[in-house]
Amino acid sequence: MADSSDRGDKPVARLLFKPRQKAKPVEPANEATEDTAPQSEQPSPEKPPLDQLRAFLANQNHMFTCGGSIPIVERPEPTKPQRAPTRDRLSNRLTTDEPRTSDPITIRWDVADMKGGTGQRGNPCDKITLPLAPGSENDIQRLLDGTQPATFGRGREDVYDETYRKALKMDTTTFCSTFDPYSLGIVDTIAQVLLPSIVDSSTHRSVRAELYKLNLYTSPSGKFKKHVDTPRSPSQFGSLVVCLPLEHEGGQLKVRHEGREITYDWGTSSTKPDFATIRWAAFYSDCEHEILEVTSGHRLTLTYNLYAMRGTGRLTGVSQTLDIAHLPLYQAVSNTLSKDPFDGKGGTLGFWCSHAYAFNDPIETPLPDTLKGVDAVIWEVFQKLNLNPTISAVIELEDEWHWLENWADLEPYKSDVEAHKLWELAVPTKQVAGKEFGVFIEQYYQELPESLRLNEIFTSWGRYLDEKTQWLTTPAPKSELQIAYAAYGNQASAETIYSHCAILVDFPAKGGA
Ligand SMILES: O=C(O)CCC(=O)C(=O)O
Ligand SMILES: [Fe+2]
Repeated sequence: MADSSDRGDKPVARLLFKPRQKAKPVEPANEATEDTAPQSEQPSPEKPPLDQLRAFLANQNHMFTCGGSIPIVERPEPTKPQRAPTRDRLSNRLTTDEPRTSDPITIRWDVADMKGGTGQRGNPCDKITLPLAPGSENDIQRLLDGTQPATFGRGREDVYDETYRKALKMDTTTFCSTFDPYSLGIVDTIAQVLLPSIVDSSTHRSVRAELYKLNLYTSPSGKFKKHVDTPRSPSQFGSLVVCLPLEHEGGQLKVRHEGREITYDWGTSSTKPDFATIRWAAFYSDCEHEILEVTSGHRLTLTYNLYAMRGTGRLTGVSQTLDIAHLPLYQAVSNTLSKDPFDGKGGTLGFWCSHAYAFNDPIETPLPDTLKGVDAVIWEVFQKLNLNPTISAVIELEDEWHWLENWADLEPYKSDVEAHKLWELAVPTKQVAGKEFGVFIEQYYQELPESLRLNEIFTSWGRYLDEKTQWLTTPAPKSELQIAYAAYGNQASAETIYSHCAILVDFPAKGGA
């Protein structure tokens, strides 16, 4: 649950980075410097179109969360057949003209200790139905008795720390409920908003929702401070939270992405006309979120992990409605590229993804299926323009990580030739793009000079992005472990972790340039 930004610093902390102003101990021919040096500093004629595209991208506002509510309606006569479905004349699909409502929700759970007589009539499980019938509010105590303190992930451990998360939980092995996010249309809505299906795309994706936990945040001070959700597998792209009707105040869920924040305030009381309502929110699980303190009552939620799947999954009404060619972003990209921002010399165009992506499995390759928001759109735009985009984890070396800072550092190397060679073999650029996803683990041997060894690691993991690379966006501030290498044979363990990544398009140089 909690992020794990402290991971991975050690193995990559002593990277060789050659500061650019010190990068030329050997005088090369003049023309070679002319080609590359001015590009990053001075305005050049090819920059304005790319700058326009950068500004356009900076203003893209894509959904990172969606939510809704569904009234709970008790059917007066459970045996009475539902109103007969009618046939929609246009779509010829079965439909009802009633708004979507839910039956009351029953939760059943295992009763651990029978001695106290908590189970109903000696049964090994107990149940409640929400909303609670008037006068039966104290029944919630039985549910509380069936819960356990909720832990969360810190670093690589599950910890219980009430100052960070104060909540009670049930695992799916000990409870079940009649709530079904599919039949209520919630999964359809999430698919359309967070993983839209795109006309002509080779990526037909749908959503699978898997029940994860029952959570109870109770007053005083039930809360969960800001965190991102740990992905259970690389295909997990989001989380769904469903709040069932119990009286409470506070406990607002706040979801954030790139400076934007959406608040879901589900506080309610049984005197409100809309008390009998299910409220839900879904969000990309790399988006930071938190639950503010519950100031009275009990906030009861069911949480689901959301996975991207190929095909139509269990969606009821899959329709590929989004035509990329009609989006303004498509027009902006295609206009810019028609002017050849590389002026015939070729280069790489890079888009730092706006979201983080999970990886931990060398076999399962979840991308591009799990691309989120603007990342999915830019990928489809590049595809539509036949630009053959690739998605890579990209390491961005930070300036303070340099090791070979001064030419004088090479003093110990006996000959000038040896020193020059070493200098050239130091990391030539700040960015290395991985060939594929997955944590790359290398044993680190001491026999070779560190520069050679790290170069070997980088080049077997990926490729250096040269300084002609033009970035359309800036990288997200937080980046995570991409490569681990273990000193002295200690194997670093690889777990599911986030990776910031980029979508890259290579433009070959035009003939003779
Ligand atoms: O119960 C909720 O509102 C969400 C809980 C949450 O963020 C989590 O379990 O990771
Ligand atoms: Fe969470």
